[in-house]
Amino acid sequence: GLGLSYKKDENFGEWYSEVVVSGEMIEYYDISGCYILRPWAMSIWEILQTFFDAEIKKMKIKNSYFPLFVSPAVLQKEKDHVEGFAPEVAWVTKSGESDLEVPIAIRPTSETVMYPYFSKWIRGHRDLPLRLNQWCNVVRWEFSNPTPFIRSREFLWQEGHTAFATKEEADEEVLDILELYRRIYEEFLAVPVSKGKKSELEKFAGGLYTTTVEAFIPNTGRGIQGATSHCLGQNFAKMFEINFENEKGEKAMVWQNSWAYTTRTIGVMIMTHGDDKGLVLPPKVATTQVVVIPVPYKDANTQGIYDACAATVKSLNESGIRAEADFRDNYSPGWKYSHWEMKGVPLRIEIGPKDLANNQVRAVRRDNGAKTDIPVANLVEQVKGVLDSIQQNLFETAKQKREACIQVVKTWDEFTEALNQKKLILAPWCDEEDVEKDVKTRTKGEMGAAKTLCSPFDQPELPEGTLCFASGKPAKKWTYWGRSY
Ligand SMILES: O=C1CCCN[C@@H]1CCCn1cnc2cc(F)c(F)cc2c1=O
Ligand SMILES: [Mg+2]
Repeated sequence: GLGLSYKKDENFGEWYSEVVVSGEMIEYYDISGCYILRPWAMSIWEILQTFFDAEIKKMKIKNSYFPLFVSPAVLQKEKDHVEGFAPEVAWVTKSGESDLEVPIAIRPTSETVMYPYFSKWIRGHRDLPLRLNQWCNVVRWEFSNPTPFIRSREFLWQEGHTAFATKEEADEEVLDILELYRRIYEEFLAVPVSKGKKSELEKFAGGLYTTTVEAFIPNTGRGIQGATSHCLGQNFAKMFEINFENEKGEKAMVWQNSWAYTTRTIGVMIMTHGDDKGLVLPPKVATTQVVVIPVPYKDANTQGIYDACAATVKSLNESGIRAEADFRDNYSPGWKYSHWEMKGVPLRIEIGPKDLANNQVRAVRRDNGAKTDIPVANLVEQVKGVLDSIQQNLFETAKQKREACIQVVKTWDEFTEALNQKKLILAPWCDEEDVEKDVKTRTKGEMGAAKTLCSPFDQPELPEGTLCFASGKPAKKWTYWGRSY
């Protein structure tokens, strides 16, 4: 088919909307903010799910499934965390022709669904830790501009909900899960992220503290929350009376966490690696890692070429590489090259008469276009090597791009200048909430206000006497600021 009509560096928004469709990941749907996830996207979700599910099972976390529907009384139980979100809650009000007695909410998240049962199931310290996860969809009827994968009214996620006897256990799990989220981004999606803590203003209001992995999109100069791991403290335990009899026979409230990553991960990967020829998939998450294309020439041993393609696919698949051949005879090799480049397949193998005669294949990398001739004899390990090198190159390139966007600022003028230059800003901050609110007010505009993204765990040196860029008060910590999704 034809190439993209928008260029990534010229019309990022249009480029993104087009590439997710041309790459056959998304089909637009007749209800705004809802998207069809086609197999090319779903298989990426499944690869991430397979990794994460195995990892949480090693941590003795068990999968469960709770109902989609939430009764209003229960949803509104946790006042301060829901009131801000009320406009996003979708409600079922009818069945058939008749109105429901009481409208029923569709889960936007499952704290209020689960925690009445946590209260029922947790009696003594032997019932702890209780650690559940569910893979499901959630609905949030947002009105800000919907974007496939990044912001949709329904999305897939996993949500973990755990309860412990002590804060120490909860604190430890928060970071264990955050490390898994870092691995999802950096080891699978080849997307660099910063681990850090959300400010009091940006954290989950119902919790004690929120940790996050923050990504950054250079093209728009916007930060994006990649995944989140909250310590809820005992707030929900108090509300839902989740108590237990500790070893001293005293009644104590549990300490809880909740954590999630979503299909947003796929959008961040596309935005990071995609180019003007289409998607670019990191091999670790590529549905098809190698596509093998026959290049017959007149009648020169066409069957031999086809057999060589089939044999190549077979030996790659037998070694655990996801390979497939494109034997369709109604498309030219050239058409197939563009098609599989659009779909972001990391490595293409071409086999023509010359390759056949020399007992080799021609490998072409999607990330940098490099072509190498590989002798059939050591096909598998050379292909494995190239795929690893593509994975590494995508990550390093993204890391360098992101680092080039980071601007350290010390004053307000430097801050606003960096913001206008679409930078990811690292600034010393007094850690006072009204200063953070003031920055939001002062930077309001049609591009959206600047906000804190996170305070990185990996804090640079903060010299004595360093002042907050916004208030001039003594700075307490380095914090990432920027516009965000
Ligand atoms: O972010 C997570 C991890 C997984 C479990 N939930 C937490 C906090 C979710 C925060 N949140 C986020 N969005 C919401 C939208 C709503 F419409 C609503 F009623 C409630 C919420 C809401 O509580
Ligand atoms: Mg939201």
